[in-house]
Amino acid sequence: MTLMSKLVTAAEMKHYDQFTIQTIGIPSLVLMERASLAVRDVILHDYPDAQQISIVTGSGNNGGDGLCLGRLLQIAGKHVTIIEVGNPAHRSEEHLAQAHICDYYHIPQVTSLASLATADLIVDAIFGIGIDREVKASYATTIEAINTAAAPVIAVDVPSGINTDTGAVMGVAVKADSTVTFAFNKVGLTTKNGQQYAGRVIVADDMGTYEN
Ligand SMILES: NC(=O)C1=CN([C@@H]2O[C@H](COP(=O)(O)OP(=O)(O)OC[C@H]3O[C@@H](n4cnc5c(N)ncnc54)[C@H](O)[C@@H]3O)[C@@H](O)[C@H]2O)[C@@H](O)CC1
Ligand SMILES: [K+]
Repeated sequence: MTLMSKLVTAAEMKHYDQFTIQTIGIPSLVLMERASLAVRDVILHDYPDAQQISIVTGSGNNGGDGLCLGRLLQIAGKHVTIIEVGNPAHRSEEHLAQAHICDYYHIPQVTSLASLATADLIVDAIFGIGIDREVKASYATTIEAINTAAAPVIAVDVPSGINTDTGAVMGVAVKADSTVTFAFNKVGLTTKNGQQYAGRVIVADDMGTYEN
């Protein structure tokens, strides 16, 4: 039995997530909660004065992390706006669960990018390790709006638009001040280009995933 502690690719991280969920038996939503708690802690520590926080979410589990984080930050007394830019028809199961919880907490979930201009802090939760093609159309416009906004940006897991394995920009990518990545650092974030887009990288929530 080996304690895994290394750089991983997207495929390896997905494998470990599946192993943790299916073999160890830790539910996916528990992993999501732990990941989001880690991002919340970094935000409360690094940006204690940020009151207006805009969280930009895609339709997958990276967006689910963003929604979960929105709830945690609202409970911590922050004014949170969720900007949903993903395709509603493609929302993951966990994303849908988190959106339902956000409804209960009356957290605004909008599609307008307007709040980016008045935000004290922007959270990028559009794409994580699931990005699999060039960023185009409204996603590209959204990422450009994040990059031109005045507020600092914290990326969830991987800056959206950065290839997890190579650090290459897949069309356009979020330029983050910090990136909180989960369990293991990702190969792409250690490349010169990846470092420039990720900013300070914090590796959080190492579950101590074991494999025989
Ligand atoms: N249980 C889990 O699987 C966990 C996942 N976590 C989070 O989930 C992320 C991975 O989630 P997913 O596998 O759902 O993937 P992502 O949420 O990274 O993205 C997948 C979605 O984006 C779409 N997409 C990919 N590239 C696109 C492009 N260029 N333009 C438009 N749409 C595009 C896909 O079709 C899919 O709908 C991780 O990075 C991490 O943030 C964490 O919550 C920890 C637990
Ligand atoms: K992201």
